Amino acid sequence: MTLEVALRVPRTGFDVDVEFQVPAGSTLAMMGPSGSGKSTIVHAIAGIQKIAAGRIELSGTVLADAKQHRPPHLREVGLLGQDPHLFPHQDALKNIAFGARAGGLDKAAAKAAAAEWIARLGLEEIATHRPEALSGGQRQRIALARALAAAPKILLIDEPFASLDVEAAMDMRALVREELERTGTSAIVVSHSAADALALADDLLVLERGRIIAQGAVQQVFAEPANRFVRAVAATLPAQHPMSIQEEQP
Ligand SMILES: Nc1ncnc2c1ncn2[C@@H]1O[C@H](COP(=O)(O)OP(=O)(O)OP(=O)(O)O)[C@@H](O)[C@H]1O
Repeated sequence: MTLEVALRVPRTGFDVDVEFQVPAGSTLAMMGPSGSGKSTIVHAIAGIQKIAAGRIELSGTVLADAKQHRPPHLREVGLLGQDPHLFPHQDALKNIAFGARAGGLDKAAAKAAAAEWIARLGLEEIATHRPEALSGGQRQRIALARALAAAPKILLIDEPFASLDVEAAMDMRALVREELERTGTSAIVVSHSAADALALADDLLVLERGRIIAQGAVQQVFAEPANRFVRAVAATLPAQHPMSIQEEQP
């Protein structure tokens, strides 16, 4: 289930030009200043952005190269963004069942799978509620279940915790980690938070103006910051964290 990415996408002022792999079952965190190309890469893997050159391959299947562009729904790639984009007129259970149907289950099996997800996430009380009646954290949980119910080979997670309060974000991070491990799903997590990278990812890739400027095991990248951006991100870790970098006292 390894994801192999080599791509070039022209943007205004520079090209996003990167090459990296996500080994089966592992999670890669992607960081970089605003506008450095993170969403461009995630969208290219999901199939909502065409690439000008390169090749994206998942478990030996070519998803895109300069000539082919496999449509998003045939890629077995899941996407979980900051906005959960749940279907507003469907209740929580039906939203999850939609994911299971997309993953190939028939109607009855999808309904049963959705009920299982609801039970596992402890959301029985809100199973028949529509998204408008749910909290931000509950919506994110339903969106996670809907994405994973489709059994994607890789889940692309784009800043899903940014709109949650600190406690809800912490709970959601723990749940994402648990469910990725349980289902053996690979993932890419785009985040501005060092805490997300350390909690969720094995490896970290740092971008600047479309290029990779640092890449390696998360702890290693933070321990030897390649530039001011990485140093600043590492400095956001709580002081008691073993990877924390403290400002030198004058
Ligand atoms: N459709 C487009 N055509 C050309 N350039 C674009 C397009 N969309 C975005 N860009 C530019 O491409 C660059 C990369 O944008 P991208 O959204 O991938 O960055 P990002 O790292 O995800 O940023 P953020 O953290 O703010 O979401 C930016 O300079 C942006 O202005």
